[in-house]
Amino acid sequence: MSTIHKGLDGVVVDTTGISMVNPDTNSLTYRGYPVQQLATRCRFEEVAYLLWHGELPTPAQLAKQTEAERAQRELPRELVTTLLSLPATAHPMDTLRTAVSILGANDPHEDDNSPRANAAKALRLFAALPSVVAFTQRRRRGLLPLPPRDDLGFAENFLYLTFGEVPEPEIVRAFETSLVLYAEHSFNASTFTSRVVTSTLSDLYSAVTAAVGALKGPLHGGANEAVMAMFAEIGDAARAREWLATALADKRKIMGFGHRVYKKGDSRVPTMRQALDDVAKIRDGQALLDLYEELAAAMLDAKGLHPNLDYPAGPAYHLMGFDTPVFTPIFVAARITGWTAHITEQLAANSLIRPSSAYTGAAERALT
Ligand SMILES: CC(=O)SCCNC(=O)CCNC(=O)[C@H](O)C(C)(C)COP(=O)(O)OP(=O)(O)OC[C@H]1O[C@@H](n2cnc3c(N)ncnc32)[C@H](O)[C@@H]1OP(=O)(O)O
Ligand SMILES: O=C([O-])CC(=O)C(=O)O
Repeated sequence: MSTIHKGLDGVVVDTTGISMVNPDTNSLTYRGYPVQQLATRCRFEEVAYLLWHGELPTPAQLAKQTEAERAQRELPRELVTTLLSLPATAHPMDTLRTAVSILGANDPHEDDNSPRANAAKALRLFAALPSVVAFTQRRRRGLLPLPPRDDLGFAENFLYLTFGEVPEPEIVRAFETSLVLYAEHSFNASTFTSRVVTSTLSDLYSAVTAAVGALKGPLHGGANEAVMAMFAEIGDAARAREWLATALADKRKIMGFGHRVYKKGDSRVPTMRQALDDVAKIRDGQALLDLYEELAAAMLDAKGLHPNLDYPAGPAYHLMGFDTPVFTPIFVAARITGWTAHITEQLAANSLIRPSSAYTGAAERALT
């Protein structure tokens, strides 16, 4: 029987020029630039341009992209009508997945897979997704959606649309840092999903819809929500060790810990941990930080496992004021950049993705 690589663990399925995850040096680069430098020195819009085009934008290129993005922030009426027909209790990831589908169904160029048409679709989704996330957050609280503001950058507008005001600069910066860190991560499950769908020569919206579904799961992006649910269950730093011992004895997966590629710690965690600190300072977050530290120390002692990016991102979004079910949709609004860069890369050198399997079912037999 052939060697089985469960979960494709360690299998190299293709090349990519978009990002490199190096678990030995705990590093992550986007198009060659260390993500930590991008997170501290660049706006999220510049990082999006870099992922899509391979180089950071000149001021003129950025201005052109910014103008096109700001012009497409407003949700089309037919999309709002359909979203309002969903139950207000629907999970925001379901709302978001539906929104991507509807944007596709209303795009006359949906089936045009040329690089130019797909670049326009990527920008359209990039511009519209914050409005969808803010719509779901406000609807959960019985609030009407706000019109987007074209005088604000991507992160400021996202926060304004959600909360009705632009928060303190420290909050904006921490939020933007999370977007940069979440933007791209090589062949993770959702990106790979988008490449599988693209490999059949399906359309970009279908690939993104499938990727949203893959990201929703708690072993992937859904972990940022699960981390917050876990913190709520533990309640207090003093209970963390006892809670962990019971959870591990019950064979539970501890959310926000472990990673398929990083075994010595996630390259993005120190930067996001600093952002969480900055938010906690101005949003009364010391108790949450204490719980964060105590559980991380206990998990290292018990299993030798380190936190992944979802571990600091969850509490940071909580302290910023987002409801827990909106955390993974924020991840989508960031990862749309990486997904669409990968869809373009897949199409540029396409081969249908169709692995083989080893059959273990009943031996061949005849109907009697
Ligand atoms: C942005 C992101 O998507 S980052 C990932 C977010 N996901 C999570 O935080 C969910 C919790 N983590 C996990 O479930 C896993 O660590 C994964 C899915 C991320 C990676 O899984 P894999 O690479 O398949 O590692 P695998 O599951 O083989 O783990 C190896 C061992 O560590 C254990 N382990 C790994 N992560 C955890 C965890 N979070 N809690 C408890 N045990 C764990 C496994 O049970 C396994 O133990 P065993 O050898 O005794 O059976
Ligand atoms: O790479 C992975 O498997 C998961 C991850 O951290 C990401 O998608 O950001």
